[in-house]
Amino acid sequence: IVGGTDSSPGEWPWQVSLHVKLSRQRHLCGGSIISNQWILTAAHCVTSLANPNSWRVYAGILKQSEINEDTPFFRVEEIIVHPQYKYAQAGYDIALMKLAKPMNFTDLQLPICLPSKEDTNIFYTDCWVIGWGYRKEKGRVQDILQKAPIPLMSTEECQARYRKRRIGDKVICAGYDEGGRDACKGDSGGPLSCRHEEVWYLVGITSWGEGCARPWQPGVYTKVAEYSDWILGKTT
Ligand SMILES: COC(=O)Nc1ccc(-c2nc(CNC(=O)CCc3cc(Cl)ccc3N3C=NNN3)[nH]c2Cl)cc1
Repeated sequence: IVGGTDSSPGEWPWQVSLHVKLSRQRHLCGGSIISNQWILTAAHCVTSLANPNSWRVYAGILKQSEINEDTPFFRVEEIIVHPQYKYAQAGYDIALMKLAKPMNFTDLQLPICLPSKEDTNIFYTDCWVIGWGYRKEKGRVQDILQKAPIPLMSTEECQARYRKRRIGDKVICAGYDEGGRDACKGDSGGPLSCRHEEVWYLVGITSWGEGCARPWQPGVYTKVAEYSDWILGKTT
């Protein structure tokens, strides 16, 4: 996250850190708890490593330094990538991870609400992007989970800023024309969380952008409300 600040314990209990363990282990992406057995993340996170056994899901943590060989994690039983996904900029950047065992909810690990598919016209005014990603384009993964408030942008405004791209209605853009606050490398797969009438909704999944926090280059997020049927069809 560029231009963010440290989160507090339990502030974002739906945020998880997705690690890959091959010879070494490292944080690869963010993800969101949407039920006691399902994590929602970005397809581009998992296509590089489709083998569920390589993944470790860490929930209820604030700092990456809390993670060591004794830290409990959830194993992944199944990974479901959206069938129309090709690459992030073309959309459908959404994937589900089924945990091998259902998690117990605690104050530090809780699900976030999915927006209903009709809600595409709620105008969210209190949205935040969170993650352990870089604070600048040539940076490194951060220890403490970062948060930044980011205003949503209309599809028309977003298309005007990305003239060489096709910005469809299944993505949502968020950012500042002056730049300065944005997601960055290592944040993808994580939530764009918006609070509406005291309830938090998973409005977006961090997907792509032209650089990090550059002026006139907003972040592009998978619009979760457009995938309600797909998510419910796969998880129920
Ligand atoms: C020790 O462990 C490690 O070092 N782990 C580690 C893990 C992951 C990565 C990594 N992840 C990605 C995937 N893309 C993103 O995360 C954000 C994309 C994005 C989304 C929005 Cl909305 C806005 C802007 C951008 N944007 C553009 N340019 N940069 N960011 N790229 C790389 Cl590199 C690097 C290191």
